[in-house]
Amino acid sequence: MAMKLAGKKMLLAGEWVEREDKIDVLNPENNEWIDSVPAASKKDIEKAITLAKEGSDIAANMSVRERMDILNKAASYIEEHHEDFARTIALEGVKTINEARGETTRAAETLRLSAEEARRLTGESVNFDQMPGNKDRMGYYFRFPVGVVAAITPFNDPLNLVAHKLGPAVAAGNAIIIKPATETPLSALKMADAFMKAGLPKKVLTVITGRSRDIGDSLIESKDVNMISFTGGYETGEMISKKAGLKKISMELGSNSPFIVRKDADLKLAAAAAASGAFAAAGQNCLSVQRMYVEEEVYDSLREEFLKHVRDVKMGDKLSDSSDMGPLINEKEARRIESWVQEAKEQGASILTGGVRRGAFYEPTVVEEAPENALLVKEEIFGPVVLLFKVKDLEEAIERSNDVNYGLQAGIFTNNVNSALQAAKKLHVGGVMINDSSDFRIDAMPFGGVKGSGLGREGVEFAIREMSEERLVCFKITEE
Ligand SMILES: NC(=O)C1=CN([C@@H]2O[C@H](COP(=O)(O)OP(=O)(O)OC[C@H]3O[C@@H](n4cnc5c(N)ncnc54)[C@H](O)[C@@H]3O)[C@@H](O)[C@H]2O)C=CC1
Ligand SMILES: O=C(O)[C@H](O)CS(=O)(=O)O
Repeated sequence: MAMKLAGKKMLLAGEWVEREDKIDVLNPENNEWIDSVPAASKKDIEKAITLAKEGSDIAANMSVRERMDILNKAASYIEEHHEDFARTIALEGVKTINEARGETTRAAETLRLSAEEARRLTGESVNFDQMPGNKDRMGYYFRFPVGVVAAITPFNDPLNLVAHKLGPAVAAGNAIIIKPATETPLSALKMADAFMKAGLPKKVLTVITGRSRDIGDSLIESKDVNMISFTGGYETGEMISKKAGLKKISMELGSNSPFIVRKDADLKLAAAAAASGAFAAAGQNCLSVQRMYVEEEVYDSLREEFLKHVRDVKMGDKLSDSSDMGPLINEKEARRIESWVQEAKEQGASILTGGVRRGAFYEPTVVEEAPENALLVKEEIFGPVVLLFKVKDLEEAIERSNDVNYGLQAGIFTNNVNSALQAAKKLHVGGVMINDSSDFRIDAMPFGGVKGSGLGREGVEFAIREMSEERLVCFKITEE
């Protein structure tokens, strides 16, 4: 019998409410029932938006010190209930308990960073007298909140990616409505609880659970929502940006990350970094290493070293301390990956290891020389599959790295500073990691992509900027 978690109610403008219509939350590993959450209706969304509008005035009038105190208290609550949060992430999502512990630690840190950044949310003075005829003017700008933020989050980091919306929204003085992924609502509800216990005024926060088809459009299209902060897949992001109309949007979408290994690189470090960057969260990570471009002189040695690491990855029970990798979010996704690998195989690719599915689990898989037009090469795999390619030089590696409609982060291993700088200049992505994999991130750094990987930047300081706007104040001084 599965353990029952709190989470049956959703948070509507600070009130915990139930609904008769429910959505079951299942453990992707075995389809066991974990809990159920309310399926919100269109009426619920409309009410949440109306109350959030009132909440936005309350939030904007909270002093910076009040915002900081609430964020720090919510962080402390998560730290005090660390294992409980980690178990929730691991049960409802795809992460192993060790990965879930790491995410919990990061989520608390993201909130503490938000508290710190709240005190730095300032403007600057403006020299009006730089233009002729403005000698008697002086002024400054400050930042004010956007109002009501609607945040839509994915299943793969069900706590920390909620923290990346909620922390900055509160720091900037906004009200926020969060719609977590339908598969993983429990972590977000637990975070909401942390904020209620920390004293966040009620109307400032809603965490609404429901089916996207019932509530998605009302949230996205509402004229009373001032900003949509979305993290998820490209197609959903594109659909949202078309429906949103004239409002701020920030989009953190998927990717298909390249990882370049030059002949002068430390191959042992490169192989270890690639394996860790490819199979975290079973590859369900927007930064996951997907395409490895390795110079021909070192290709065989790198491949051998990399395969050793891949074969060491222990796939299994998410709650076991000894598991390195869990399942896909559901069997349908595992079947999709299986079919993409099969398609590449039929077109001549070789499977060096893995390639086997058991229910929602898919073994860590390495595919060699997949054809350029295969789905595995062009699209985001979002699963535990890595592609290996031999290239003749850096130029070819960069050209092929850029040849997709994504550009979140890239990694390059080299001991030549010139190669590193060339890559930094020419890779068309939001972040270039030198002697690290594409999967490197700290929560304070600017984070986001180009092309189909998104619009705008997260990372606490940058998300706060996106969730606030400049207001200019100009004095015309008159002689007494
Ligand atoms: N750039 C980044 O920071 C990150 C990007 N991602 C991307 O997210 C994707 C995986 O997450 P998924 O949850 O499968 O993505 P998804 O796009 O299917 O869903 C994301 C969110 O959008 C909601 N949604 C779906 N259809 C909607 C609609 N019609 N109206 C309103 N909301 C709707 C979902 O319920 C969920 O809350 C991958 O592409 C991954 O790369 C994931 C994590 C971080
Ligand atoms: O988006 C992802 O898949 C993750 O956000 C990357 S990270 O924040 O866990 O590093």
